[in-house]
Amino acid sequence: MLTRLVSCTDSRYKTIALPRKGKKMSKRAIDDVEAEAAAVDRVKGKKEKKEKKAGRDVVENDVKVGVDGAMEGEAKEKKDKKDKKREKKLRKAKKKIEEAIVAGEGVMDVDVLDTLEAQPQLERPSKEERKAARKAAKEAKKKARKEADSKSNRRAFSSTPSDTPVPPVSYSIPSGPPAISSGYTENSELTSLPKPTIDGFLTEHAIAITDPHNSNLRPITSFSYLPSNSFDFTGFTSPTPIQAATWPFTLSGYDCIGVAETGSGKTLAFAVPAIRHIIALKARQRSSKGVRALVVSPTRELAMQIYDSMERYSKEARLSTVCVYGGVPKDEQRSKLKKADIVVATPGRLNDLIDEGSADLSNVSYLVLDEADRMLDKGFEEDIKRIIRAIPSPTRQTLMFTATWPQSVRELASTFMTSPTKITIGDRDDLRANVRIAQTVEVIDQHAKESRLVALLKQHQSGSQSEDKILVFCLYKKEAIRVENFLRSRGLRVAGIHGDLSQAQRTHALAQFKDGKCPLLIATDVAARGLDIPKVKLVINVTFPLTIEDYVHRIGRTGRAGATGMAYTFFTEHDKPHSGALVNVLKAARQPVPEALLKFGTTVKKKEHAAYGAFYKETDGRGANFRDRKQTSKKIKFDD
Ligand SMILES: Nc1ncnc2c1ncn2[C@@H]1O[C@H](COP(=O)(O)OP(=O)(O)OP(=O)(O)O)[C@@H](O)[C@H]1O
Repeated sequence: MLTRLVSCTDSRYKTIALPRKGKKMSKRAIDDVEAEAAAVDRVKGKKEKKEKKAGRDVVENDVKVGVDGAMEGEAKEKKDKKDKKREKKLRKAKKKIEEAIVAGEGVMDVDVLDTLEAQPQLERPSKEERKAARKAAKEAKKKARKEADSKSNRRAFSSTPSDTPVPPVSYSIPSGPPAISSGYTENSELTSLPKPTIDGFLTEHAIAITDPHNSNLRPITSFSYLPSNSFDFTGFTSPTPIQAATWPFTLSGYDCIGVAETGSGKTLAFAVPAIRHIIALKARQRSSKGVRALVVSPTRELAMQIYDSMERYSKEARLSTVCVYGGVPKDEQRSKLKKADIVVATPGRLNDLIDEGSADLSNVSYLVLDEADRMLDKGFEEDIKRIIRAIPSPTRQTLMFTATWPQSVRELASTFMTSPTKITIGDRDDLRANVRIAQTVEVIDQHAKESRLVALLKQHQSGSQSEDKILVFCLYKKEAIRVENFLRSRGLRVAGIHGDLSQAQRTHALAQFKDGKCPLLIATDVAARGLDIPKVKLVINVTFPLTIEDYVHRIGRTGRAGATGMAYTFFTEHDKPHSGALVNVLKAARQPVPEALLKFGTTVKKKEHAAYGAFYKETDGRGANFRDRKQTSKKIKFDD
């Protein structure tokens, strides 16, 4: 029996039986085969027409959108038209939501959701996905109402994991266009500034704004341009570039990716709009209870630090904030969660509390992933997906902030966001370290590390410098313990922070270092990201980290908020695979590149996301391209 391949509606091929060579086929059989083939072709024709119309023809898209996203001629014109149309629809939808909220409806109606689903053609979910999303939104709304009704009659969040199913909203379906704006209107003084002044600010700080909404929002270059400025910014003269550039977009309710150097004020960049977001919600909604904003951070210490900043500003606005992190008892966190407006959390503990029913994220409409690239890499990816599944709001505003934004996580990030505005300070598409940090790389023998470390400490922490803070990074916990004990045995005042210590010991060590009671801290990468420790003079990398991004974050513990800093890095034969990337980082920051380092080679291995591989296609946040998915090895996850 031979077969004839006939293209079928689902783009695969269907086989139709044909007789063997030489054997005659009855007229009826031939007619049947032809009829079936014609029917299949007809359906296929219709399908192709439909797909073309919907702009979902993958091949066509590949032609239209080149590898670098460039479009030409007619195709571009068409796309621009489509984009404009979409923008109009999105604006309309947004207005509708705001009207709904003002009217006290709180949760969007399904017909509004329909309008919201006017996604750009390339990202538009399939009919089934839209149906599922509508159903999920309906269910979530129903559930939220039920919960609200019964809340007063029962102990809050006391249910067990089995009776609190995760809301059925898929994280992979974009949650809809701009979320709830906190009513941002540009300050008239800012609007009246001459355009060259604004352009000058953008150029001076190398600010790049990729705005799919073409909203032409001006950076908030002065605190006085913030809408009804109720924050106390004592001690700061003006917003930092990342704050100035992101605020107009985040206050307008857009999803946003903010990439700026270490120590550049990213925390306040997301904290201020978070508070304004909740204030606006409370002003508009009758029922204003429940967690509205969630900030997720990779480490406990960073979560606590973000909490401190958030609390300072949220207190002024009479909002309640809770910090949820592992290594400490849950009771206090559980009870604070009941009345919290803002939650700052590490993923593991937050998921525990979601599972046991103590953390209810059903009202969250403002989500921040701080250190976003870390949160999206393999170690945390699943945790983040679980958290996002617990946030059913179709109007979720999602923000991602980081100093390093490797290609390998951009694809995944786009699946959690809707047409995000991307703002970078400095040319950060390539990895960049803070240029005010003097970096010295010493290629040395593994066995020479300890004596060289002692020599460096003597050089930088003796006499009048004896109280200067030095942060020493090791790669492994055991190594950190060994180095700490070794230095203590040499009579040095030293503290340690790593995952083998209790949370109380970790907190104590960090506090001692911050206060200057103990000027030398030996750490693993638990202290690499985000920690804002005043006046760290020097960072020493005894062992190179696992990734070049971690290197940039580690040295970023010095030279913060406009200050200068210093970093020494020991580089051995074992670290050879990082030489190319390190050379690039040194060159980009105009730092000396030792000959010995160049000898290890200058090629840079393309980084891969453990699930998405290296060959993904970067998108602008309109949807994922999973065609080149590839499995690779797991990355080590540091304890939080
Ligand atoms: N507008 C401002 N003017 C001056 N200093 C500021 C301003 N905003 C924030 N800071 C200070 O800058 C320091 C660094 O801020 P922050 O910790 O938010 O940096 P970051 O960009 O998040 O750093 P990292 O990338 O390491 O996480 C903090 O001490 C903070 O108080």
